[in-house]
Amino acid sequence: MIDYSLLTPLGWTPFFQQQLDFEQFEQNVGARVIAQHRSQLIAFTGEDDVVIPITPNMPAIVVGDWLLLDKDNHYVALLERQSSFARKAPGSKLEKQHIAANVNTAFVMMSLNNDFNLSRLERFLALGNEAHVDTVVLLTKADLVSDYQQNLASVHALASVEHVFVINCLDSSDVEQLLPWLQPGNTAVLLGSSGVGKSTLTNTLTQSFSQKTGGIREDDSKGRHTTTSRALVKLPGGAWLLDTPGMREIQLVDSQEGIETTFADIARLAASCKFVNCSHSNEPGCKVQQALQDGEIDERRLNNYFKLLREEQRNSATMAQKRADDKALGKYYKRTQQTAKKLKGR
Ligand SMILES: Nc1nc2c(ncn2[C@@H]2O[C@H](COP(=O)(O)OP(=O)(O)OP(=O)(O)O)[C@@H](O)[C@H]2O)c(=O)[nH]1
Ligand SMILES: [Zn+2]
Repeated sequence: MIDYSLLTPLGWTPFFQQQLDFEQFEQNVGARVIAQHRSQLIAFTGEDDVVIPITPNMPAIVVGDWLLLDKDNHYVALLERQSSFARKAPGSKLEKQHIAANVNTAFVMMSLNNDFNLSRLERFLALGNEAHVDTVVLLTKADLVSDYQQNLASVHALASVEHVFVINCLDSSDVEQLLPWLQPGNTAVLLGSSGVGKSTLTNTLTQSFSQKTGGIREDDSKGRHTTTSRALVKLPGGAWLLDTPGMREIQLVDSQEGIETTFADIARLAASCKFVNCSHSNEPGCKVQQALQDGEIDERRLNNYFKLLREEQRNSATMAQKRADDKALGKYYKRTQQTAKKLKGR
């Protein structure tokens, strides 16, 4: 039976509750996926860690997902996600890869020193907006720079950025400003490129809390034991921090909505151009070019908007093509097999 007192601290909400019918409510238990390995998942019921072998008939499940289990802790169903992070699979693979589910807040991190780069920040914001999570910008390493006012102002000037904090990741009183987003049951993720301070902030947030607690042993294919730590870490205040390496290398895919939200100011202008199919380069009546000339929008930001849209379209198109190719290839094999059978039957 679903036990709210166990699940609410893990992030269970009416959104998940309403997906159950009476029988499921009575007969199943809920569990949240806290770690994901090649051949098995680890889910937490609020009382126990449960090892769930991954079988071919299960849908793709990621860290943060909610599962229903039967009384023997066997997998029954995956619940619909409230939010979901996806990216283009790294390397040359043409696949969309889900990374994490049911996150409430993304802390988008950027350091104030030489690595400060608004276009990179916009890319991570688009990812967060696409996933339908609250985004909070953290400008880190404030202690290493003498004057950050201009950089801070340039972040405040970005449309769609609501919350910005300037922090030293090593300073717990700075980090305390984030507590409103770290309430019990809330799930947060740290986004940002290498070196911005994700591990440092994680350590400050967890203080003496060891990430290794609850390490799970998994047999690898060679029969060796590999100890892996949780990807979903409970913070002392009761929030959950998702720690997955997949959040570092980001290529956008199927993210048009996230990009439009991040660049809402430009998207709004673009929608009011004279021609519906305006490319916003040199058409008459282009509101985007007009705003650029009037100094209402920034050239860097406009170029980045176009760049991210192009990247998103390219990735989505190649993936759609691959899906179509795979389907066609599948049909071809099926036809060949059928022909072979017929010939055999003669
Ligand atoms: N002075 C200062 N140093 C910081 C701050 N944040 C991070 N650092 C330092 O910057 C270096 C990189 O920080 P990490 O926390 O490892 O960065 P990361 O984002 O986890 O990097 P990856 O693991 O590569 O993704 C470390 O030496 C940290 O001590 C900060 O706010 N102030
Ligand atoms: Zn236009």
